[in-house]
Amino acid sequence: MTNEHGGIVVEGVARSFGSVQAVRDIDFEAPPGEVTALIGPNGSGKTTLLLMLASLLAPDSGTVRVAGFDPVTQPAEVRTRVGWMPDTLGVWDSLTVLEVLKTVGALYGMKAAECALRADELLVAVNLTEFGQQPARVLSRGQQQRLSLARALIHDPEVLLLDEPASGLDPGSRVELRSLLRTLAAEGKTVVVSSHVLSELDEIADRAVFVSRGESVKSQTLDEAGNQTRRYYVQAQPMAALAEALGRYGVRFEVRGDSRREEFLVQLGSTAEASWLLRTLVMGDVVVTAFAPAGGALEETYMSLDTDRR
Ligand SMILES: Nc1ncnc2c1ncn2[C@@H]1O[C@H](COP(=O)(O)OP(=O)(O)OP(=O)(O)O)[C@@H](O)[C@H]1O
Repeated sequence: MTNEHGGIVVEGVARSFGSVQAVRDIDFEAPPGEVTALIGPNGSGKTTLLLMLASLLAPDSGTVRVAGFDPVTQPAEVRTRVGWMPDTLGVWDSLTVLEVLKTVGALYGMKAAECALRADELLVAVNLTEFGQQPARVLSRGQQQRLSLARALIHDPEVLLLDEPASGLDPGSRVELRSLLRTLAAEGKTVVVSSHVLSELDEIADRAVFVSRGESVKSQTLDEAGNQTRRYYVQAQPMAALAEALGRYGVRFEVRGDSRREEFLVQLGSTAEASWLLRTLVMGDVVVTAFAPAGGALEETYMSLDTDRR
């Protein structure tokens, strides 16, 4: 992949803080028009990488291109094109929600009228219209996250870097965030979302880069993740009939749960294999009451990697 048309390309990046090697060796690509998830356990270097992408921290070595520009030598070009949502929002105590957006817009060189219009649009997009005149400091954690997202979008950046954007959001706001990020990607923007909460990412992301101990250990598209070997749980009534049928078809299974809620876990190579097994069980008169992936596709990859969970 080239970066002539934007997006992000990172090769062999490293960054230490004194004796702590926060990022040792990361390769990372995020193409325009897609949502790329940056996944890794606490302390694996996600925020450090995002800070380097946002031109807020210089790498010790390696190369970074954001929208075709080098954050080290061309920070101004990068900053005008990047929207940055940190994992916690620092707010100016005295400013209202609208003033926060207008002030940030002005810092990006936007005209007052353009800023006001855009701020109003964004408050609608993040569902904060009724808080426009409230001091930003009184917002709840989830509302602050939404303001932080609006702030990142004020100058209509082509690249969005979001550090744990769903943290603190209620389920409704998470669904709205998902839909907003999909819309932004569909507009051709490059969206990077860092997270260690994997449950939502399956539906938000197009691809994922997994990091562990400061190194990129795997990169895969959601299609690849969905087609890999996965565990499915199966329940039937009675379970003995299911055990007998699985034995007959030569499908190995593991028993999970207790006698009140017992389920069998089977390892299946693809969604085609899963639909074959379900069809075969039902056609064989097994009363299947539950049949579903045991975890999300990305979660399966995450659990299969030899990552440290510190
Ligand atoms: N300014 C700093 N000074 C010293 N050590 C740092 C600094 N910033 C980060 N680190 C260390 O670098 C490592 C990576 O931190 P980073 O914040 O990038 O991880 P992360 O993947 O974003 O974690 P989390 O999921 O908990 O947010 C950690 O061990 C952290 O303690």
